Amino acid sequence: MTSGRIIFLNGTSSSGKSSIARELLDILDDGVFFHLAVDSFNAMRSKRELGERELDAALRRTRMGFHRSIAAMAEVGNDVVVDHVLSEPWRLLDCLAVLPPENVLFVGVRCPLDELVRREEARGDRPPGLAAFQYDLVHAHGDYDLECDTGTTSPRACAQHIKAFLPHRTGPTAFTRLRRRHLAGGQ
Ligand SMILES: Nc1ncnc2c1ncn2[C@@H]1O[C@H](COP(=O)(O)OP(=O)(O)OP(=O)(O)O)[C@@H](O)[C@H]1O
Repeated sequence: MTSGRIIFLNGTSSSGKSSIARELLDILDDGVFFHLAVDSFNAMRSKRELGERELDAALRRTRMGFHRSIAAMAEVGNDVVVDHVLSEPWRLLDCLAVLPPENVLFVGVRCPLDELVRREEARGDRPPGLAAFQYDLVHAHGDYDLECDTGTTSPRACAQHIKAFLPHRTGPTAFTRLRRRHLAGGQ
């Protein structure tokens, strides 16, 4: 069985990941893609009020389960578009440990901070300052296969750019390079 492809969108809240993912599912016509979003996994959790430590542990397990669910979907041949916020170093390290590096197209979804703040205010459903808090953290690892700027490019155009790039990936991928740099022994 051939493993599925993983298009991994990483960016701050309001950077446009979900919008691009939706467009990708509309236009990718070779294979069957699934949109797996960390927000959807958070929404599945029970709503019971938790203390700070219990919540931290639950959030960590949610994200670890999310990463392994991506791997499981791809392992049996599903193509996947991932929508995630790598705002803590361990999240990327865990993804590097569990995802097949040569199957991942790692895409940085960037947007200028003033536009992120404007979108956040307009949406009104995200904590004010969330995007600004994440801004310097999410791209700190500094390596992608492809980047897009949603401050100047529409979600459809970003998706078209990703679609055009997909068949022309050449190894080593960004995930392969990052594994060599960050995981002991390059395994
Ligand atoms: N390329 C774009 N140009 C203009 N507005 C955009 C663009 N992409 C997204 N937006 C708008 O920004 C807001 C956030 O978009 P979206 O939900 O796709 O972001 P996100 O990165 O998935 O956010 P979150 O992680 O908070 O769920 C929406 O109101 C959307 O319409």
